[in-house]
Amino acid sequence: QSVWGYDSDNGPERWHENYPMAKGEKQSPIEINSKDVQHDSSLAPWHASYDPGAAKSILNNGRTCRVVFDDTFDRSVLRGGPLTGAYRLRQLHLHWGSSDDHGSEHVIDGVKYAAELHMVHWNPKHGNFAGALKQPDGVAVVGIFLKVGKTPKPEMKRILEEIDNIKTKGKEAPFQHFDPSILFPKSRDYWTYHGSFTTPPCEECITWILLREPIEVSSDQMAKLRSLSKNGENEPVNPLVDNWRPPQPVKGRIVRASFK
Ligand SMILES: COc1ccc(N2C[C@H](O)c3cc(S(N)(=O)=O)sc3S2(=O)=O)cc1
Ligand SMILES: [Zn+2]
Repeated sequence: QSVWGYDSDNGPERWHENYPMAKGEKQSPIEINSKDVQHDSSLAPWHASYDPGAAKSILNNGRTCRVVFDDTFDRSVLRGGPLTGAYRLRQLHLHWGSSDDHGSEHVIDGVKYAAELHMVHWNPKHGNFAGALKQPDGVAVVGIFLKVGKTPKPEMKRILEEIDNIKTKGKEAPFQHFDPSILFPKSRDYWTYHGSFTTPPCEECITWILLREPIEVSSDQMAKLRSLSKNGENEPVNPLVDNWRPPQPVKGRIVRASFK
């Protein structure tokens, strides 16, 4: 029984065989069409207050590059926007393509970005992360689109500088004194809708907060991300690229916008 992944034999079209939620009614990602979006003037602004000291390490798990944070207390939290209460930052990771013209999971008016960064938070009112997974308001993910451009955002450098230390699956390196809010674009405008993890087990416990303004990265920075490998050390090289799930059926869900 092959573990899930993004290849033809274990990719998104087959996840439902072991993870039935993958065929659920509220799956992510989705395609967002501005014409179907509803502006909601009651949507509050969102606020992140992150403690740089909460950053712990960066790792390659063979499916993405992930930075993990100490979430044992309300140390780095996200509040406001569509959320009630403070959600604890647990980890951030990325999805990217094999070339600059695709790689994001959510697609905006037909536009696929080169990559999509996810900041994963969970609601401590449900006791622990495992408990939060079972609740519709258990998890909140902030999604930031990465666009290839001429004036790359210097703040991405810190993550990309670590890539050389986590080239292969299972590699982990210390990653401290890092405040991920430096990655946010200028605008706080966002779309929000209710969905799921974009990977197995695909639980439908996520309030998605997708930032409208992409951040810029250089083509070289994207190449750096693509230099990661799915394979472990001393195994045949298998480039870690195209670790994105395609858009799923919207099934009548409403996507709200904080902006007109
Ligand atoms: C047992 O259930 C679990 C549920 C989730 C997880 N995680 C790993 C997942 O790959 C995953 C995918 C996320 S995404 N692309 O933002 O929708 S967030 C996230 S996770 O770090 O929470 C672990 C166990
Ligand atoms: Zn993700």
